[in-house]
Amino acid sequence: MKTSPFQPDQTSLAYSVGITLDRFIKLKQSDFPFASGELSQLLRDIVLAAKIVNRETNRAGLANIGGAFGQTNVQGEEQQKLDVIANIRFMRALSKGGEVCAIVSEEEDAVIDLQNNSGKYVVAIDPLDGSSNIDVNISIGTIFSIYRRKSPIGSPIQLKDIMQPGREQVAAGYVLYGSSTMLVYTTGCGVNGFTYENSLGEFFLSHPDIQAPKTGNIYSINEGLQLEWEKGIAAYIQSCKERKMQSRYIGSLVADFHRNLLKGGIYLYPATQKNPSGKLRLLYEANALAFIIEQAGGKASDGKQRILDVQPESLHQRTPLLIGSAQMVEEVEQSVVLHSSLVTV
Ligand SMILES: O=P(O)(O)OC[C@H]1O[C@](O)(COP(=O)(O)O)[C@@H](O)[C@@H]1O
Ligand SMILES: [Mg+2]
Ligand SMILES: [Mg+2]
Repeated sequence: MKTSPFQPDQTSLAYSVGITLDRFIKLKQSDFPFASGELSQLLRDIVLAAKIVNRETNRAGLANIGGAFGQTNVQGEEQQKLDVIANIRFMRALSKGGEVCAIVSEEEDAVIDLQNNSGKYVVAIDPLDGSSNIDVNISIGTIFSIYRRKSPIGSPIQLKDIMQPGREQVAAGYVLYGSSTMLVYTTGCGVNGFTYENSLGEFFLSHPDIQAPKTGNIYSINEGLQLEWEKGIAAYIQSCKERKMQSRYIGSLVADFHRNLLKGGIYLYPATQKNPSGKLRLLYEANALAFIIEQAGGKASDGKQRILDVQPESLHQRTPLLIGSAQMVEEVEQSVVLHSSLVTV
């Protein structure tokens, strides 16, 4: 669409490192002919809340916002103060924007119905991921999924608006509060990463068009649960060790996922005796990362099927998660199938 030799090509402009997130969102909006700008505004609302949570995270140790909040959430997990602060910040940003009709949050027992029948979008969010690492200054994150409602606009929300399989996502992303703060997201046209420039208060494109390496040398799993793994998982991890692969486990899903997305690798949180359906939550952890990894050429499975094809049945349902480089996920799926067939003989 070059009109003059001096006018930069929109596409290459969109992907030029250093472009601001806001400009990128504007340029990418043209990918969607019927775009009305509401999804773009919703992304901006999420980013605004993420900037505030980033500030709180950076000063957690100083401002007495580390430590437990003194309540447990619907999953029986002790809430950290920053879990609650992040949840409040995202709830406010999402309800103020006007584009959202309902929210599913890890920190809320039930669906938050914003009574905004003109809102087009449903958001599922893990406001603070990696809570066990908050007080020890290890990378943590935020994970979000965005769906377009199924029921007619103007009508009250219905269960079908919430219980959508991951393949229905229109956008998904995460924010990583680490040595630098990054936003990585997709709207179904590839995956892009932005780095936060604190002094300017802006996210800048730093990782255009992320492609997950087809295979890798890193496996991430909580080895402390080894005795609870099914045979297929145990055999696969044993084969990783025999191939002298590197074991890397931070204990913050977003951080482990991000490393493996860029370097190649696999993250596994399989079913265990304590969590027979796995630990991680389908609606606000697994679905978002599965959308991103598939958009980057990787894979995400529960061991038997594609995460994005799992039909949700409850808000906080858990799922086994095997996610990362395509060849590595295929390998562990084969190992799971092989060993489950061996057990039955
Ligand atoms: O301590 P474990 O059992 O290895 O679990 C760690 C996993 O649990 C989580 O902390 C769960 O997420 P939340 O912190 O959002 O509850 C993941 O980030 C992480 O990968
Ligand atoms: Mg989490
Ligand atoms: Mg969380």
